[in-house]
Amino acid sequence: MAPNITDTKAAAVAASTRATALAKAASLPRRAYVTFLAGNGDYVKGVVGLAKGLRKVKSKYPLVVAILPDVPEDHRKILVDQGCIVKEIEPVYPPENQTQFAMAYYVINYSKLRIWEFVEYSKMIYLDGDIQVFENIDHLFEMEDGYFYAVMDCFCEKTWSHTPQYKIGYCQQCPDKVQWPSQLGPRPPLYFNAGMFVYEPSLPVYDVLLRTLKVTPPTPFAEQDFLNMFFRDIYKPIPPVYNLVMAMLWRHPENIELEKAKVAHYCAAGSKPWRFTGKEENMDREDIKMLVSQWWDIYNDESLDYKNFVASGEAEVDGDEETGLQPFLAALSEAGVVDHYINAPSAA
Ligand SMILES: O=c1ccn([C@@H]2O[C@H](COP(=O)(O)OP(=O)(O)O)[C@@H](O)[C@H]2O)c(=O)[nH]1
Ligand SMILES: OC[C@H]1O[C@H](O[C@@H]2[C@@H](O)[C@H](O)[C@@H](O)[C@H](O)[C@@H]2O)[C@H](O)[C@@H](O)[C@H]1O
Ligand SMILES: [Mn+2]
Repeated sequence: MAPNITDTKAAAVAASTRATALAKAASLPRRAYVTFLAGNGDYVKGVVGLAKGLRKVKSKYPLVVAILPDVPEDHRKILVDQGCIVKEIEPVYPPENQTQFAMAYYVINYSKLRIWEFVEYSKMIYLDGDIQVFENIDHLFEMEDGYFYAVMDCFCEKTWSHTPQYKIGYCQQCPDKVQWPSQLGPRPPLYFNAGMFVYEPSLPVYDVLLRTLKVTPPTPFAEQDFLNMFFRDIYKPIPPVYNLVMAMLWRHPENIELEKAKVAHYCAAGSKPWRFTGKEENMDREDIKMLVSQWWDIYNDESLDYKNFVASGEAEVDGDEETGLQPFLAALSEAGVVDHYINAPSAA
């Protein structure tokens, strides 16, 4: 029996709708948050907390987790079950037998550089696994392309004791407190904390990054020093509310409005919430204990678990971006299913 006009018309409309959706999806500025996970230790808790925090603030974009091969299968499953897009990367090592110049703990962080290879995304916001997002920061994706956005770091902690600025008590957070002596040459350029930054993945940049690394001796803060050198000319500081480096609370309280902080970075020694004892220096502070407690409130909130969040209908899909469905779509597209599914002629 010849299909009637109505069936043919409906099929044509459905096919063109799907084609439009696919074209729209393909043309959408692909954006995502990205973090980095190495080892089989407890940093996976940090990443789960981050995934739940981004959901709590109703971010429109998924969280990609760049994992090293040593991340165990059960941790990978935890991340997928939390709606993360898990991508395995190969480690990046600085030049052979020179790693003693970087603080051993940080050498693994050179592997973060692999995220420049994620060119299926046009723009990404990198967040350390020891970061929590307390207010929506999706608007940072709208910032002008072509720059590297990050928050300025502080040089006052003991971890900086190897540097001339620490030795003379200079910090970029209060540049007039101690004048930079001309005999030390030009004042150091603005220096960012590499626990959070807005960047654009790019294969050409990725290629130059890795080639440059091969001829760059490691330094104490490893990839953070390297990124500061590499992006020095396009680095644009953004306000500290986007990356509250914990030490700022006691080193430069005059530069901080804690109640306005949108992003907290638990980078001070002893401040990692999932292993917090409160015994290390400054960890008995009320503001630190409050921030740690806020991290645990999110981590323990079962309504923010991916399965419950989607089931509750919270993961709405709006005109421009799928929220919550992107990980599903991304997984399907990686499996080559979405294209088939959307392109397949309608059975109707
Ligand atoms: O054993 C480790 C050490 C580091 N990281 C990742 O590397 C980031 C940078 O390390 P960390 O945050 O400890 O450095 P800090 O900001 O405290 O200097 C972490 O946030 C994690 O995302 C990890 O996954 N496992
Ligand atoms: O590998 C170097 C790391 O350097 C940075 O951490 C430092 C920095 O914040 C110092 O200013 C603090 O004094 C220190 O405690 C803290 O570890 C980044 O947060 C981290 O992601 C990573 O790039
Ligand atoms: Mn960190």
